[in-house]
Amino acid sequence: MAEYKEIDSVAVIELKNPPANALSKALVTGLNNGVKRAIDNPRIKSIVLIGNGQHFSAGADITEFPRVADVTSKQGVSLLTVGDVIESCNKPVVSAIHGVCFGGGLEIALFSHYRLAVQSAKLGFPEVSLGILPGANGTQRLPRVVGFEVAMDMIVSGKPVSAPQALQYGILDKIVDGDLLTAAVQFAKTLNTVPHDRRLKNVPVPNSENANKHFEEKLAKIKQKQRGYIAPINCLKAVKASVDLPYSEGVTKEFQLFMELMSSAQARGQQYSFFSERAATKWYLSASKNYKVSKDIPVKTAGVIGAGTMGSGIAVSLLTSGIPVILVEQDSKNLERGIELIKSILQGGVKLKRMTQSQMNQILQILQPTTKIEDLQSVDLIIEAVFENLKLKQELFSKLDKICKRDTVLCSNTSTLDIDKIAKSTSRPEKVVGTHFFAPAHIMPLLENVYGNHTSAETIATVMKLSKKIRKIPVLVKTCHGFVANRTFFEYSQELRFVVEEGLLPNEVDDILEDFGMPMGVFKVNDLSGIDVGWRIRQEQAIANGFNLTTNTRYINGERYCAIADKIFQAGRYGRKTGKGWYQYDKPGGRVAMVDPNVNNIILNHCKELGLTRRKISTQEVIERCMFAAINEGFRCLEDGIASKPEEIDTIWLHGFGFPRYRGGPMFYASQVGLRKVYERIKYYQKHFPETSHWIASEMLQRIAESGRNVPISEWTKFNPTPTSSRL
Ligand SMILES: C[C@H](O)[C@H](C)C(=O)SCCNC(=O)CCNC(=O)[C@H](O)C(C)(C)COP(=O)([O-])OP(=O)([O-])OC[C@H]1O[C@@H](n2cnc3c(N)ncnc32)[C@H](O)[C@@H]1OP(=O)([O-])[O-]
Repeated sequence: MAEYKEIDSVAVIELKNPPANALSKALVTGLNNGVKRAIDNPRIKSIVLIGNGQHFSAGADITEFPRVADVTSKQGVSLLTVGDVIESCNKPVVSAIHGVCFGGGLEIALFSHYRLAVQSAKLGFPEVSLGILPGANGTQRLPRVVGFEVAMDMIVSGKPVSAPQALQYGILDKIVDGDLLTAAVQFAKTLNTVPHDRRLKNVPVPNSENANKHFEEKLAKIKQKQRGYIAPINCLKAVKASVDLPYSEGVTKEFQLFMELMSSAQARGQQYSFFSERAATKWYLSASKNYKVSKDIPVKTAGVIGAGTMGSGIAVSLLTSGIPVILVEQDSKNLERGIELIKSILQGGVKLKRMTQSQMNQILQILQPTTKIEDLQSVDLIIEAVFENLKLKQELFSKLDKICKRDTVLCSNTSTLDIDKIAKSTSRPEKVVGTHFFAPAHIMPLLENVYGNHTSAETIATVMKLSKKIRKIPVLVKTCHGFVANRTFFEYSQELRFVVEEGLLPNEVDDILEDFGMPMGVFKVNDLSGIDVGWRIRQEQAIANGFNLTTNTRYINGERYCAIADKIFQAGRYGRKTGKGWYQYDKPGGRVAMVDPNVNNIILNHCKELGLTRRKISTQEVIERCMFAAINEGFRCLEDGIASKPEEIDTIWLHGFGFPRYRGGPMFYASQVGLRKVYERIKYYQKHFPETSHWIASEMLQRIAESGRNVPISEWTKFNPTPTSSRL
C-alpha cells in the first residue's frame, strides 16, 4: 500500500492503491508507518512522498465513506494524524506530484513542507461535488498559501488548477521536467531543516483584508448558481474561518462543518452519483458481450448528416475531439447555415478562452462540408440528425448502406424511434445503433447509446468508446419507443400537464420543480426544445397507432389525454424560437420567460369547455405525481431490459435532464423516500386516476416494497420478475 525505500539519505514513500491511489485506511496506515520509519532512521535526512501509477492521489477513499474516522479522527491513524506526523517532522518532507492530486491527496501535500510537480499535474479540492468539504484541514491550509479569495474559489467550485497555475499561486515550489522521482530526490537532498514558515499552521492568511466583502459576494453567487446545494455554503464558511479564527479553532470549525455535510442526505446523493455515473458506463449484455471484452473499431473519420441545431452540435463535439467530419446537407443554403452555426459555437469557445483563435482555425480545417452524400463512402462512422421521421430515416439508411464501405457504423440521433425499424432498411443491422444526443449537443454531457436486437457488441463498443473520446458520459440502453430518457421523461411531463389541467398554471408548476432542484421547469424545457417538435412526435405516434389526434381529444384508447399543449401549438406558439410558447419571451430566441395571460386563458377556456373544476394542488402532490410516474416507468424499463440497472436511469436524468446531483437521480430519490411509501402513493394515484396507466405499479417495485425490508438500490435488480434471458 505505501512502499518504503531509501535513496541515499532520502526516504521515498510510494503511495500504491491503483488505479487512483485513493487514501484508504490501509494506505494511510502504511504512509504513517513509512514516515515514522524515516523519522527514526538517523541516516535519513529528508523524505519524498510520491504516487505509484497514474496519479499522486485522488484523495480519501470514497468507498470507505461514511466511515469518516479514517479521515478526521484524532484517535488511531487517520488522514489528520498522519498529516500532523508529516508537518511536525523535523526532516523536510517533499510531495512529488503527477497526474491528479485531489482532496486528501492535496491535504497530504499541504502538510508536507515542499511540493514539486510535473507540468501536466492537476491539483484541487473536488469534495464539494461529493457534497462535503476538505475535512483534513484543507480549508485552513490552502488559504495560508494562496490567500482567501483563490482558496474560496478553488474549494467552493471544486475545480482543479493546472501545475503552472499552482506554481503561480504558490502551492507548488517547482515544476520539474524529466523523471519526477529523480528530480524530487535531488531537491530533497538540498534541504536540511524545516523553516518555521514551511509548517503552514504557523503562517497567517495573506491578502485577507477584503474577506468579508468576498464572502458576501460569493454567498450571493452560490445561492444563484448552486441553488439548493448545502456543501458550497459550508465550504465557504470553513474557508472564512481561516481568516476569522486562529488555526486551532479554524480546524475545529472545519470539523463541525464537515460532519454536518458528511451526515447529510445531499452528501449521500452526490456520492451515489459519483459511483452511479461510473457504473452506468460499464455495459454488460453477456460474458462475451461487455465493456471488458468487446473490441471497438477505431473511429478516425466521421460523417454527420443534417446541419441543423443538433447536427451542428454533434459535428462540433467530434471536431473538437480531433475527429475529421464530413458534414452533409441536402442543399447549399442549409449547408451554409450549418457551417455558420458551427463557426458561432467555436467562436463562443474562443470568447470563453476554451480555445484560441488558431485552434479554432485548425478545427475548421478538418471540417469538410458537402451536399454529395457519396462523399461519405469511406468514413468509419456516420451520425444522422435529420427530421424525426421513421420513413425518412429508413430511406436514408438504405442509401447509406449502398454507398458506404462494409465496416462503416451507422448511427441515428433519433430520440424516440425504434432502432430495429431503422436497421431493417439496411443489409448491415449489426452496424446500426442509436446515439441520442441532448440539446445543445456540444454541451450536454449525456449520450444515450441505443442497441437493437441485431446490433453487434463491436458496434456497441465502438460508440461507447467514441462517447468517452468526445467527452460524453455514455449510457447503453435497449431500443424501445423513447428509450429510457424520453420514455421516463414523457410520464413525468405528462403528469405535469394533467396538474395544469386540474388546477395549477405552468409558471407555478415550473417554480415547484425549480425549488425541487430541476435546473428548468418542464414548461420552460418544452419552450426550449420546441412545442412544434413535441406536437409532431405526438401526431406521428397517433398516426402510427391509427388514431386521429385533435384538440378535443380527451382519451386515446381509454387512456387519459390532455390536449392543452396541442392548443398552445395551434395558437402558433412554438416556444422560444417564435418568442412565445408556454411563456412570452422578450424576442424570438429570447431567454427571458414571462408569464403570458393568453396562455392562462387557453388553459382556463380548455377546462371550461370540458367542464373541469380546477382545484388547489400542493407542492408535495406535484412532486409525487411527476417523480413517482417517472420512477414507476424506470422500474418498467428495468423489467423490460431496456435499462439493466437503476444507476443507468439515474445517470441519464442527471446528465440528460439536469436532475439535481444531491438527489442522486429519480431511482436513488425513490430509495431515499422509501420504496414502500413510493409504492403506496402510486397505488393511491392509481385509485384516483384510473384512466392513466402509468399509475399501474411495476411488479418489480411491488416485489421490493412488499419484501418487508429496506432493500439497498444495488440489490434491486434481484427482484426483477423478468428472467435475464428474455430481457436481453
Ligand atoms: C478529507 C478529504 O478532504 C476528503 C474526505 C476527500 O478527499 S474526498 C475525495 C476527493 N476526491 C475526489 O473527489 C476525486 C474523485 N476521483 C476523480 O475525480 C477521478 O476518479 C480521477 C481521480 C480524476 C480519475 O478519473 P478517471 O476518469 O481517469 O477514472 P475514474 O473512472 O473516474 O476512476 C478510476 C477508478 O478509481 C476509482 N476512484 C477514483 N477516485 C476515488 C476515490 N477518491 N475513492 C475511491 N475510488 C476512487 C473510481 O471509482 C474508478 O473505479 P472503477 O469504476 O474503475 O471501479
